[in-house]
Amino acid sequence: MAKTALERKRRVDVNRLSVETESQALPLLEIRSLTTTFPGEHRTFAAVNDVSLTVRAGRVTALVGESGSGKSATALSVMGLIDAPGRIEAGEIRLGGIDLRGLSKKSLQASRGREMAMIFQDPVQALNPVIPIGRQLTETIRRHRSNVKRAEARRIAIEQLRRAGLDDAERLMSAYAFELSGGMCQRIMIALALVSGAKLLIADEPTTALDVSVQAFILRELDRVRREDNVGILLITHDLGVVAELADDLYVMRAGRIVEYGEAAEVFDNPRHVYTQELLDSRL
Ligand SMILES: Nc1ncnc2c1ncn2[C@@H]1O[C@H](COP(=O)(O)OP(=O)(O)OP(=O)(O)O)[C@@H](O)[C@H]1O
Ligand code: NI
Repeated sequence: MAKTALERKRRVDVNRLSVETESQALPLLEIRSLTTTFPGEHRTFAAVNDVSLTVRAGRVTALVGESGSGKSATALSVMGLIDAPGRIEAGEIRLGGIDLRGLSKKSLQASRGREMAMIFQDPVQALNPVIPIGRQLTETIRRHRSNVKRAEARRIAIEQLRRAGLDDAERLMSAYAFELSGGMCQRIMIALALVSGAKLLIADEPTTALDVSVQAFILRELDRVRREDNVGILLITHDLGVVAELADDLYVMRAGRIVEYGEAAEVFDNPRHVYTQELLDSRL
């Protein structure tokens, strides 16, 4: 696994010589000293504690760490989806240079649709219960590409559902989320995120609870949008095989803090923090 990552790194180093990839390396998402708290029984508890993290365009940044370390809370903070009484207490979250914390609720919502999309651990959160699947897809496609006609958007939507392993795509277009299984909702959510045209994609355990062929599809698609659309991806995962395969950069989180970060290949080959070594050894 480490070898694959190392080979990737070499390829990336060679690419850096070209001007094109120079622009890919621009910081897309910059999190600085983010602290997000939830009220505890005795005192507030910092699920995210002074976290700084950068996601670059055209690169996959993996965030790993044991269960409860604050990975999802970090992602939800970026998306503006921390619900009260939880709150962002301090820090900056910049997307394309714009401070998301300074945006109104409305602007943040618009940005969530257009510039950043998230594949959730729990697909039920992502799909609108009162709008048919097909309309959610076609509206997302047309919001992103204004010159696409309705029929063309429908064609793209059906194709994307098929690619996500949903054979009965035509029928699914008129279905509602509650009529479908969790696994189907998960695949639809991924299709939705991939057609959104977002520059930042946050994928929180995108392949958990899916069968192997769909897992492979998702990883291929993440790799494709990274390469072809220059999308920056924040990938939260327990699967170190996936990290070795896909990640350019790697952050290791523990108890709300980043304990180690660097180029993925480097961290794999030379983990500095004892917790990272344990994580690599245990293949959590
Ligand atoms: N809405 C909430 N209210 C109270 N505590 C919360 C809430 N959401 C998360 N937490 C707490 O914050 C901490 C971090 O949770 P988080 O979901 O970010 O972990 P994680 O790293 O994503 O774990 P996993 O790998 O299991 O998904 C945990 O201790 C969790 O119990
Ligand atoms: Ni999580």
